[in-house]
Amino acid sequence: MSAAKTMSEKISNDLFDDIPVLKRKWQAALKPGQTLPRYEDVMLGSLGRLADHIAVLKNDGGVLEISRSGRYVQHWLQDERWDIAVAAVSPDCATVLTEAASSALSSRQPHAATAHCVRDGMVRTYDVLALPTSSRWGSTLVGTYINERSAQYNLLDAIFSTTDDGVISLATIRDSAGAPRDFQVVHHNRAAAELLRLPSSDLQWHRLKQGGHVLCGPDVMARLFEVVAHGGSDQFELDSDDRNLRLGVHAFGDIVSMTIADVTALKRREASFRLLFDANPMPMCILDGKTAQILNVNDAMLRHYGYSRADLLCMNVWDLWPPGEWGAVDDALTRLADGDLFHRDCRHCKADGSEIEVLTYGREINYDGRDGVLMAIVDITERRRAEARIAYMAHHDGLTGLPNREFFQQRLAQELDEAASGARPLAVLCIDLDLFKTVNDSFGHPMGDRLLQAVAGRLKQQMHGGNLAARLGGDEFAAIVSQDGADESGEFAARLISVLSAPYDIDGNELVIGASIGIALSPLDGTSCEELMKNADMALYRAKQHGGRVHRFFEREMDLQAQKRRDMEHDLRRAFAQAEFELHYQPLIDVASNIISGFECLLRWRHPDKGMISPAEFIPVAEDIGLIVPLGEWVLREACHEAATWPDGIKVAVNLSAVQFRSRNLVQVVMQALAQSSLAPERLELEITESILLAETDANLATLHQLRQLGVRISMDDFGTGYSSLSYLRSFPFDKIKIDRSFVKDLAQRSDCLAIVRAISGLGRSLNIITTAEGVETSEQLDWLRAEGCNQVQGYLFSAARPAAEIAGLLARFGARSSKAA
Ligand SMILES: Nc1nc2c(ncn2[C@@H]2O[C@@H]3COP(=O)(O)O[C@H]4[C@@H](O)[C@H](n5cnc6c(=O)[nH]c(N)nc65)O[C@@H]4COP(=O)(O)O[C@H]3[C@H]2O)c(=O)[nH]1
Repeated sequence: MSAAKTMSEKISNDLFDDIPVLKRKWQAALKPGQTLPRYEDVMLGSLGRLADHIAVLKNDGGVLEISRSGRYVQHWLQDERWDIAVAAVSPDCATVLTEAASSALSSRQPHAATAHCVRDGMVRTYDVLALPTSSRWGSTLVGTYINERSAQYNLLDAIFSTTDDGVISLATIRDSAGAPRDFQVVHHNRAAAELLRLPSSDLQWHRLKQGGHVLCGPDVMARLFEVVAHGGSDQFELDSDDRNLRLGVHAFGDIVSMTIADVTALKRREASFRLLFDANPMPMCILDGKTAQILNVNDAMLRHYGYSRADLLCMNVWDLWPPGEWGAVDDALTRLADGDLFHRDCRHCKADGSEIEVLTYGREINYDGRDGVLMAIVDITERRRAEARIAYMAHHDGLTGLPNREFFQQRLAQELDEAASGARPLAVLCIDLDLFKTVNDSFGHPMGDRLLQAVAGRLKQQMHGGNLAARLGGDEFAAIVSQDGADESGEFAARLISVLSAPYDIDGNELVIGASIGIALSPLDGTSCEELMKNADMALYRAKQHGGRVHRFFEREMDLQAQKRRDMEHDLRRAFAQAEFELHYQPLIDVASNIISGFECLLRWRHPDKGMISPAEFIPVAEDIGLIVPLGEWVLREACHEAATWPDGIKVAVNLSAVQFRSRNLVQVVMQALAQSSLAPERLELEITESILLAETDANLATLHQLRQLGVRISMDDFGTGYSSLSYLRSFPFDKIKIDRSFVKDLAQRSDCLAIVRAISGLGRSLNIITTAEGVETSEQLDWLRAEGCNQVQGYLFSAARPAAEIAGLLARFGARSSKAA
């Protein structure tokens, strides 16, 4: 029979011996109708040796007291006192007694339990049985049986034998001179034999130098001798076969205690970490968790920062920070100390002094047995630059580098917010270049672009303080300027116009343009971005209407005009749909023969409420909204149709707008009108103004030539009022020049007007072009014009424009007048 079997049998016998006996006794003492047996019936009488193992616990109003205890129990309690609270004995015993008693009391049944206590370094196990009883004195008594089981464990032995770390005790063996020469294994545990790969018998009582294991090597022996010689401890590692063993030794006189741990897995983890760290292309370093001292760096960090390893290992991570970041050092240090594993965006300095922007990621690690932080660094300098470039591009105009419309509006909104809280008053300037389109058309887009860049440069130079200039698109610019009233803004705008209107030297070409500016003041003219921009734009429109190179302030009345204009746009569309337009005809008189040679067709709008509206008022609006194209087609068809009913030889002159040229189907429209009316092409005169030759010159000239090829005649209207009327005569062979009525008006009073009329008539004669004078109102003007050799006249002297129905009468009446005049 084995020792183990004998032991287990003893345990079960003990259990069966006492506990069932007590339980039976308790059961037998329980009388029918009672919930608990009486104390005397259970505990008094035949208990014998069991009485030594029983403590009687009195439950008095919830407080548990030991009212008596047997000798065995007293030994267990290490306390011989009676009538003391359970809480007063040692805590391990008190816990056992309290739990057993309360379970028994609440169940009103015997309660068996097991308890473990440490006595003399041994773990001892006790059987506990609590028997609840009633007492004749009223309180409840619990007889609690305690007995130790035979099985017990030596705690140290248990730990010693079950740990995975090897433990060996060595006795020093000295030579005759007293010098240590070897060590004898006096004690070892199971793990030691396993780690040294020896049977236990080959270790116990053996001397180390007998060999057969890694401890007999000269290095180990030397360290052991050292420890014995000087006392104290040592720790070192051994590589054995495929394993790494970590040895800890401590000398107590001639006895050396040695621990052996297998750190192979740890070493492998460390090796992979090193590989990941050393060979990582991302710059990395390890910092001391408390001081931020750099403890290790990888090659990528050396390459990236340009420092030597030795330099970096003498540095603290804060030494990488440029002076501008030092303010954040304290904060970062605190956060590092608080275990804040930083993930931050900061700047670092390289060895050459250049700064980089980095993202650092920190993670706590144990490094060489101390708290460390592994810091990985991502250089985001390029990314930040790219982001900044994209942000810049999103907010700036690519051609001029000025802020764009979006940025301008954001900034204006921001300034207005600040202004609302009492900051500076603002002026918004809308700036439009005069004649830019001409330069662009004449010199080409590349030159136009250069000119815009030069304009932007001048604008920038004029912006001081918080003032801002932006390019809104095309040749439209805008500025936000602080202002101390209209006068100051007006002076600023006038200065801008003068600066922008000074000649530009672009690639050796001297270019002259002008600028018009509309101004809206905040808060007077608006407090929102949209309102100010809209009002400044209206003021700009007014400046343009005044011929450019001027600035205009927004006035409330402009808003009314804008409203009026919007109404007119709406009204015009409606009028066209409802055929409210009609044509009137004004005779053109041949000066030599004094007879009507033709009629100029003039458009009229008979408004149902407002009466007759002048074309001077609605044609520019119709042009702006594009309505002039279908309206002009209608005029052409209608005029040709009407003229076809007139006597042969009587011509009809029709005005054409530049917008009709832009529509590109003008030639077809004219051909159709002629074809549908069967009017001979030479009886149709098309009057154009210089604006047609100003814009898209080549295309418009081509159209003019095509029209001329149809046989149609082309007249230059309002001659002398434009900038380069003479040069247009060179670009196209006009059939007729119409002298603007402004020259005719003051013919008798102003010698310059006479000189101009004379020059134009002379020009016409020498170029063989008919000259027609407009706006002849008096016979005196007629005499002058005749004297200057003008071929044709038109004006109220003869007739205003009249409806088609009156043409026959006009022809007849003019004949009478003609004979009267003669
Ligand atoms: N003070 C004064 N004025 C005189 C006299 N004789 C004629 N007029 C006016 O002078 C304008 C002559 O037309 P315009 O220079 O082509 O100027 C025209 C022309 O540019 C434009 N227009 C008229 N009808 C059309 C059209 O069908 N198409 C286009 N595109 N423009 C048109 O509207 C302008 C104004 O036309 P209206 O108001 O009809 O004004 C006409 C005519 O009524 C006079 O002795 N004294």
